[in-house]
Amino acid sequence: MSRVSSHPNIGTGKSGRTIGVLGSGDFARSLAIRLVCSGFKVVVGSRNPKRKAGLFPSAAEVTFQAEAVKKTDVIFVAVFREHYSTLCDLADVLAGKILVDVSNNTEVNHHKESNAEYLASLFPACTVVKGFNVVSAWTLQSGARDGNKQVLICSNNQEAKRTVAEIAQVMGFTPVDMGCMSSACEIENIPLRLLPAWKIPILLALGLFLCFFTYNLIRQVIHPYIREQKNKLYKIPIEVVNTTLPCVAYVMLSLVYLPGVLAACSQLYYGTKYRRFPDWLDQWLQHRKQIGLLSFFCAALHAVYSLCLPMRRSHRYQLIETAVKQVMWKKMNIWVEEEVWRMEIYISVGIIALGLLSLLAITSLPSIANSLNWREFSFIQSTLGYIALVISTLHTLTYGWSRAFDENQYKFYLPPTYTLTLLVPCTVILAKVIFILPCIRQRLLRIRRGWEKGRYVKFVLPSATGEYSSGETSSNV
Ligand SMILES: Cc1cc2nc3c(=O)[nH]c(=O)nc-3n(C[C@H](O)[C@H](O)[C@H](O)COP(=O)(O)OP(=O)(O)OC[C@H]3O[C@@H](n4cnc5c(N)ncnc54)[C@H](O)[C@@H]3O)c2cc1C
Ligand SMILES: NC(=O)C1=CN([C@@H]2O[C@H](COP(=O)(O)OP(=O)(O)OC[C@H]3O[C@@H](n4cnc5c(N)ncnc54)[C@H](OP(=O)(O)O)[C@@H]3O)[C@@H](O)[C@H]2O)C=CC1
Ligand code: HEM
Ligand SMILES: [Cu+2]
Ligand SMILES: [Fe+3]
Repeated sequence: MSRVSSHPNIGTGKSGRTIGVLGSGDFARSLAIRLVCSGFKVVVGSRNPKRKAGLFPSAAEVTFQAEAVKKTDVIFVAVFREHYSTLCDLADVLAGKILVDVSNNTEVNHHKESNAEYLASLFPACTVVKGFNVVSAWTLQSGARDGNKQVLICSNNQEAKRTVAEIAQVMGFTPVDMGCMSSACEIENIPLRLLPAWKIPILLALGLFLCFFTYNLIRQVIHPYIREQKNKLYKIPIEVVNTTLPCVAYVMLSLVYLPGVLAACSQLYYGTKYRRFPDWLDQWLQHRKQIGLLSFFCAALHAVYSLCLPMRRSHRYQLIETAVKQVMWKKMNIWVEEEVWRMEIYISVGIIALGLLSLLAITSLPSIANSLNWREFSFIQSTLGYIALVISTLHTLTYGWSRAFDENQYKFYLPPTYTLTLLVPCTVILAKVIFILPCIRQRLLRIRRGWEKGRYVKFVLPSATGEYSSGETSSNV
């Protein structure tokens, strides 16, 4: 391999080690290539070495399983769990060696015990280490530059774990110690998880989307059909979606800041910060990032949809129709100053809100978040986030204007959609304004520094017996 010579670990001493690989599949091949590139000697054990040798780099030795195992102390078992039992013939030659279990499952908790624990039970004379299953064959081959850099490792034997961690490090990965063998199950489930932190926020977004979509469909499509027999189905792909998306974005944005308000209310009410929040509030606080990013996603789509509103054919027909009517009715001046200003303002304000949200989204990238200190991060996330919420509210209010008071806007007695979205955001903003009032603010700040209602912080001198008198008092300072 051409990269061998440029590898920094060549000649460090560790690299002279011989590593065994059982199996000759995709994973075994990528692993062998990576090991060779990192300066290790590699022996591959296959049931059919003659046929498989051509698939491996020439620096790797491909031989029979038993031959390969004899030449090394560390063996990667790149074979599926189902075939572990076929390796039992090798038990004698494997005795005393380190077996690295790299296997994955196809389903979460498919088997009672983890694959690694199963392997350990088949080879009681070996030391089993779980690891490398979280990197794909592809990542191995392209090196640690692309894809996941972390390799999670666990074992009951510290020595063996350290050996495997060192190998991972020389290969360019970051080993992460996950403790003893009982973690294997958890490690094996990691590659099977699908966006765990996103599940609830995505369901929330879909739920809101569905509710608002149905509401808008009734108002914009079903109402004209029932009342006037007019077919307005063409509105579904853009107009209905573009009334739904901004509502989802706006409500989700307020749901990012609502749990902070509830947390503060709870702290004020109980007069302490040492009381645990209920589980649902804890969960909610932890999902704010994902909820916020989904809100940003919907808002960005809304902006693009809004930009295409005037480029549609239906819009052009409507323009011409209005122009013709104008000519027929000999009406010259249709300019309404108020309408002009309303639109100029709500579009401009919408753009600013989206700009601020983009800033929040950018700072949530780990590399950027890491380059900010705590104060900078919380200024952008908390202060600018609230400003974005206020500006989005202005956008929605200037867009809605007096429509809420116009009888013609009520379809089947259903008010315009924007009025429904205002409730939560306005409550959040109002609560925040109250929390900024000096007296409340002082109290919150005190509570967050550890002050507790009804508990006096007394500094008690040691009594004559040499013990501190306890009781109702506590010292949290
Ligand atoms: C586009 C976008 C991207 C976002 N990206 C991120 C991101 O990368 N990371 C992120 O964290 N948020 C992110 N958010 C969510 C949000 O901006 C932040 O969580 C923000 O700091 C919330 O501000 P806050 O003032 O409401 O809450 P906070 O400043 O967190 O404080 C609110 C109250 O809750 C209490 N509190 C907060 N968390 C806890 C807790 N875990 N346990 C106990 N008490 C608690 C505080 O003491 C305080 O009383 C993002 C939002 C958007 C819209
Ligand atoms: N592919 C990937 O990206 C990843 C794979 N893994 C894990 O690595 C292991 C191997 O996966 P992968 O390389 O993709 O699978 P493959 O099917 O490509 O390779 C499996 C290899 O096992 C060997 N083997 C040994 N005994 C048997 C037997 N009795 N029956 C069939 N084959 C046997 C075969 O080699 P021979 O014929 O030479 O003996 C075969 O090449 C699995 O446990 C998998 O979960 C983990 C992370 C990622
Ligand atoms: C570049 C940025 C933006 C532009 C150009 C824009 C444009 C528009 C337009 C044209 C409308 C009217 C849609 C219609 O006629 O049906 C609208 C409505 C709305 N916008 Fe925006 N917007 C932007 C950003 C945002 C942001 C960031 C939010 C909130 C997070 C938001 C929330 C809303 C809401 C709630 C409505 C009312 C929807 C309704 O009930 O019909 N917008 N916006
Ligand atoms: Cu388990
Ligand atoms: Fe199975």
